[in-house]
Amino acid sequence: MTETVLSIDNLQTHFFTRGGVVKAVNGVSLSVNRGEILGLVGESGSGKSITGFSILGLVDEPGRIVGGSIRLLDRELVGLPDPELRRLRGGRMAMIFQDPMMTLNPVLRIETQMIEAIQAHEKVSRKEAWTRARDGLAQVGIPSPEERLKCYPHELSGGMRQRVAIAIAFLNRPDFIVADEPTTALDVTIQSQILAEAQKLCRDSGTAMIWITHDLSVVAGLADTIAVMYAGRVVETGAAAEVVAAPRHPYTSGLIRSVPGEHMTGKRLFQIPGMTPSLLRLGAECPFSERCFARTPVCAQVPDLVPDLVPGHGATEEAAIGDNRHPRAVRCHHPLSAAEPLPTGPLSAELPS
Ligand SMILES: Nc1ncnc2c1ncn2[C@@H]1O[C@H](COP(=O)(O)OP(=O)(O)OP(=O)(O)O)[C@@H](O)[C@H]1O
Repeated sequence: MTETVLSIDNLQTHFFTRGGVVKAVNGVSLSVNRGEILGLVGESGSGKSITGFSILGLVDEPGRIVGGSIRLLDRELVGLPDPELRRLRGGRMAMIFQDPMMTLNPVLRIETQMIEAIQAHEKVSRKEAWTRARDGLAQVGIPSPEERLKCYPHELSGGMRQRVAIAIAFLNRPDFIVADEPTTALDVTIQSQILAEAQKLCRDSGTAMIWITHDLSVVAGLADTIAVMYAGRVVETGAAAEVVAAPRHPYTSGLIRSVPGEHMTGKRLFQIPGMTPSLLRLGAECPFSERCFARTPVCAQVPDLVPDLVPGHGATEEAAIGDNRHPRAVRCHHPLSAAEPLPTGPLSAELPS
C-alpha cells in the first residue's frame, strides 16, 4: 500500500528584505510517497531550493515560513523548535547539497565522518558503524570502499565526493531526503548513474526523496513524479512519464521542448521567451502569462492548482484521469491537450499582442 511520507500544503516562505517581501515559496503543495523520488523542476529562482530548505528547517533570516504545513509522516514540522529539527536532520531526514563539501569535513577521513554520522543518531559499536559505512559506499558505486574510507575528501574526484555525500545521507535510513541539484556539476553520464543509484537506495530503504533540478531531462526517466515550479508555485504535477509525454501547462511544455533530444534532430531548440518575473512584485495575474502563447484576458487572475480530471488528455486515459498514487494536477486556465499540436520552433517565441 502507498504511504505518503512527506506532505506539504500551501507552504509560504518569504524573505523580508529592504527592497520588499520576496515570496520565494508562495503556496506550494506537494507530496512524496515511500520509496519514491519526486523531481522538483523549474528555472533558476523559481523557489525549488527554498522549498527544500523549508522542509529541513534551514531557512535563515531574513527568510521565514509564514504559512502552510509540512508533515513528515504524522509529524508537523512547521513551528517545530530548532533542537527538534536538528535531531530529525541526519536521522529521519537529510539533505544532499550541490557542493558535497557542504556535507564533508575537509580535515577528517571519510571513515571518521561516516562513523560519527551513524553514532550521533544510534547506539552502535564502532565496528558495526564501520561495516555500515563500508556497505553504504559500495551501494553508491564506490569501488574498493575499504580503501576509500581511509581517504580525506580532497583525495577523491568530484563524482566520488558527491557519492560519499549521498551515502552519508542514506546512512541512517531516513524517511526523507532533499537532494538539491547534487549532480549539476558532473557530466551527464555520471548524473544518470548517480540518480539511478539514488533511486535504488530509495526503493530498498523506503526513503522518499525530492530531487531538485533545473534540467527536466535529468529526472524525466528516473523520478516517479514530477512537480514543476514557477515563480514560487507548483504549476503542474503528476507521474513523471505522464507529465513528460503530455504536459498540460504551457510552461512545462516549453521546458520539455527546450531540452536537447532526438525529437529535436534538425530543429532549432525552443527557448521560452521572456524572463522569470520578480518575486518582489507578483501581481494578481498568472505570473507566466507574460511569456505564454496561450494567454487570454482570464489570465489576469492566478489560476488554482486543480486536479486534472479530463479523460483522454494524457498519454493514456487511465493516467490522465489521475491514479491514487500520483494524481495529476495543473495550474492553468488553458491547459494543453494531447490532441492540440504544440507550437514548435522559433515561431512560438512570438507572443500574442
Ligand atoms: N537570503 C535571501 N534573501 C532574499 N531573497 C532570497 C534569499 N534566498 C533566496 N531568495 C530568493 O528566493 C527565490 C527562490 O530562490 P531559490 O534558491 O529557491 O530558487 P531555485 O529555484 O532553487 O533556483 P536556483 O536553481 O538558482 O537555486 C529567488 O528569487 C531568490 O532571489
